[in-house]
Amino acid sequence: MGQSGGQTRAMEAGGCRYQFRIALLGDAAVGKTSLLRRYVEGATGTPEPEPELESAPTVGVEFYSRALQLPAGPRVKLQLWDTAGQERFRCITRSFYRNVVGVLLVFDVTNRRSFEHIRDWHQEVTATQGPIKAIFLLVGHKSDLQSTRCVSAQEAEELAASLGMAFMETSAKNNCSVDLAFNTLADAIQQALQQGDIKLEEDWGGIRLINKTQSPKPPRRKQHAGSCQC
Ligand SMILES: Nc1nc2c(ncn2[C@@H]2O[C@H](COP(=O)(O)OP(=O)(O)OP(=O)(O)O)[C@@H](O)[C@H]2O)c(=O)[nH]1
Repeated sequence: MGQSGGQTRAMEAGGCRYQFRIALLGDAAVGKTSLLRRYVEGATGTPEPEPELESAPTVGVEFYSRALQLPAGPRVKLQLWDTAGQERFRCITRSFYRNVVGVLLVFDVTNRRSFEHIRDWHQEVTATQGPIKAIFLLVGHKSDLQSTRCVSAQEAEELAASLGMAFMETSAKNNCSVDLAFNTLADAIQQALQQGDIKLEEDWGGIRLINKTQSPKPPRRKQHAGSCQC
C-alpha cells in the first residue's frame, strides 16, 4: 500500500457488518502507538498484561485492527492506522487522511506544544478530505502523569468544543479510558451512518460494507475489573 513500516496485526473480523477506518494523529511521542496497542491487546480476552510501553517511533503508518460489538448497532471491524508523528514522515501519513472516517487527535497532557499543535493536525485532515467529513475525538493522553501535567482538562474541553468534537483523557499505562475512547468514536461513526450524515461511497475507504447479513450478537466479553486508576 505504499506505506513504510507497514505492519498488520489483524483480529478475527467474522460477523462484522462494516469496517471503519480510524487514524491516530498527533505529535511524535505523545503515546499513539502505546494507546493503540493497549486497545488492541485488550481485545484478546487474556488477563491484563503488564503495560509494555516501550515502543520505537513509528515509521510511516502501521495497521492494527479490532472487532467491536456496538451497543446499539452492528458488529464492526475497526481498521486502526497508527501514524508517525515525526515531520519527516508527513508526506506518507498525509496520503491516508482522505480515506478515514474517524480520527483520534492525540496530545500529551505533559507536553504543551503537542496540545498547541492540535489545531494544525485538525487542519491537515480537513484540508485534504473530500465531501465526507471525518469524525474527530480529542484525546489528552498520559493522564497518569498528574504531577507534571501542563494542559488542564478545562482548556482541552474548550479547544474540543471550538473544533466541534468531544474530549477524553486516557492513559495506556493505567489502562484508563482506553476502550472508552475508541468505543466512543466508533459509536459516533455508527450514529452518523445511521442518520445519513455519512454515506457509503464506492471510491471512499472510510467505511466499507463487509458483510451484508449479520450474524447474531456474540456473548459479551468478560470485563477485567479494576484496571482504571483514575
Ligand atoms: N506515563 C505514560 N507514558 C506513556 C503512556 N503512553 C505512552 N507513554 C510513553 O511515551 C513514549 C512515546 O510513546 P509512543 O507510543 O511511542 O508514542 P507515539 O506517539 O506513537 O510516537 P511516534 O511513533 O514517534 O509518533 C514512550 O516512552 C512511552 O513509554 C502513558 O499512558 N503514560
